[in-house]
Amino acid sequence: MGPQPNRTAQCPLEGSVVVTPPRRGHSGNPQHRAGDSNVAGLAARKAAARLLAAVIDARTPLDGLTDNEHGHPQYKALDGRDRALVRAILVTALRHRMTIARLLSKRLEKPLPPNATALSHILHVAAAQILFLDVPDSAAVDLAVTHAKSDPRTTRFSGLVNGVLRSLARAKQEELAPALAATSEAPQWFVERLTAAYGAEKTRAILAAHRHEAPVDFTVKADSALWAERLGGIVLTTGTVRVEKLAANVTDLPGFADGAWWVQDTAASLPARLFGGIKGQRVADLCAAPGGKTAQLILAGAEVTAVDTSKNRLARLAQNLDRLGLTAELVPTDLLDYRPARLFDAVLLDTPCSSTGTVRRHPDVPWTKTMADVEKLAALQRKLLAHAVTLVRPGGRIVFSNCSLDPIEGEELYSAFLTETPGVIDDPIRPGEFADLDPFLTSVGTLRTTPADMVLESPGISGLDGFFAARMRRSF
Ligand SMILES: C[S@@+](CC[C@H](N)C(=O)[O-])C[C@H]1O[C@@H](n2cnc3c(N)ncnc32)[C@H](O)[C@@H]1O
Repeated sequence: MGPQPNRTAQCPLEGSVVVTPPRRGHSGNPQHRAGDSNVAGLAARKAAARLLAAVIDARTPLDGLTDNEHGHPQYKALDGRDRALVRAILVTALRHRMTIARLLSKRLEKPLPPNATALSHILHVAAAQILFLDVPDSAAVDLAVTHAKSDPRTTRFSGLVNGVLRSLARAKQEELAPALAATSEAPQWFVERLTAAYGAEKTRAILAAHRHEAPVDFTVKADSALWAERLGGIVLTTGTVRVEKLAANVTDLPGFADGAWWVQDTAASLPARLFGGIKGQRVADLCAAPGGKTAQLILAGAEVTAVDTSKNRLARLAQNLDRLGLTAELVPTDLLDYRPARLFDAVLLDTPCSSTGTVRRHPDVPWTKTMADVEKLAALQRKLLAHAVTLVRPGGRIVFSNCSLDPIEGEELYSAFLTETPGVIDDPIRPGEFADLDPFLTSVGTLRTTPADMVLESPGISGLDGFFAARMRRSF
C-alpha cells in the first residue's frame, strides 16, 4: 500500500489541522446500512467525484468546497469521518493526477471523449484510493461500479469501470513506481512556467516536493528548543519549529491555548524579518490577514496597523492576535482606498497572488489557476505595491512579498517596478545580514524560496513554501 495522506493543513493561523486517517472498515465496504437504503461509503465517493468535477471542470478552489460552514452541500451533508475521507481522496487525486491518468489510460483502448467527465472523475476517485490510500481495493472498485450504475451519464460504462479498476488494483505493485518516476505531476502550463524560471533540474525537484504533504511549521514567541521538544519537532536554522506529522488537532496541542506559538510556514516568516530593528516604529502590515506577519511585527516591538479588505479575514486576525495576547490597530479597507493621516516608518505588503508556492498544501492550485490568472494577479500586485510605497515616510523601508513561484509576480514585477517608480530605490538584502537567509538570496539581493529548498533527512520533513520577497526604500 502506498503512502497515506492523513491530515489537512490549513492557512497559517487560520484554523486547526485535522488528523483523521482514512481507516479500513469505515465507509469501505459497500454493504447496506441497517434501516438505510444508501450503500455505506457511497455518499462519500459521490461527493468526492462531484467536488473533483468542480475543481477540474469549473476551476473551483478546494478549500472553499470543503469549508465546514460554506462548503459544497454534498460535502456538508457528510459526517466528520466521511468529510476527512473525501478530503484525503481529493488531495491525493489532485496531487497525483497525472500518474493516475497515465495508469488509467493504459487500460483504455482509446482515450475517453472530452465530454465523459463524470466517468473520468469516478475513475480518478477510485484510482486515488487503490493506488495511494488505505482503502481495500475491492471496496474502492465496488463503490465506483455502484456509483457508475447510479448515474445516467455513466451507467452504461459500469462494466468498463469494473474492468479498468480491477486491472489497476492487480498491477499497482508492478506499475506504480515506474509510473511515478516517468510522470511530471502537473498540468503543462505550470511545468512550462517552472521550467522557464528555474530550469529542468530544479523544476523536477519542485514537482517531486509537491508530491508530499508539507510538514507543519510553528513560529514560537520564545524558546524554540523547548517547543520543539513539547511538540515533537525539530528546530530549523530559521528558528521555526517543524513537526512532520501532528499527533492531534492544532487546537489541542500544548501551547495553543496559552498563545505560545502560531502555525506559519517558515518561508512565510521571512519577509517580516527583513526590516531589521523596528522596535518602537510605526509599521503598516498591508493585506495582513490572517495575521502571521502582524504577530511577528508586534513581537519585534513595532506599533502595528493591520489593513485587509476582507472583514471576515480581519475578524480571524483579531481572534488570532487575541489568543496570542497581542494588539494592533485593525483597518478593514481596500488598500487602494487607504490614506492614513500619518505616513508609516515601514510598510510590509504581502500581496494576494497565484499561491503557486503552496501546492504542497493546495494541490488544486495548478488545476484551478491559469496563466491568465497569474497575469491578472501580477497586475493587481503592481497596483497595490504602487500604492503601498506612498504610505511610508521618505527614508522608510518597504518589504514586498508573496507566495508565488512565478517570476512575473516576483522578480520581474519588482525589477520593472524599480525602473518605473521615481522616489523608490532598491535596498538589497546583503549576504550575512541574516546568516540563515543566505541560501535563499538571489544575486540581486531579493529572497526566493521554493518547495525544493531546505532539504532535510526525508521528503516529509523537508521543503519550504515558494516565496518571493524584496526590500526597498522610499528616497523622497
Ligand atoms: C496572502 S494573504 C495575506 C497573508 C498575511 N499577510 C499573513 O501573513 O498572514 C492576502 C490578503 O490580502 C487581502 N487582500 C486582497 N486584496 C486586497 C486589497 N485590495 N486591499 C487589502 N487587502 C487585500 C486578502 O483578504 C488576504 O487576506
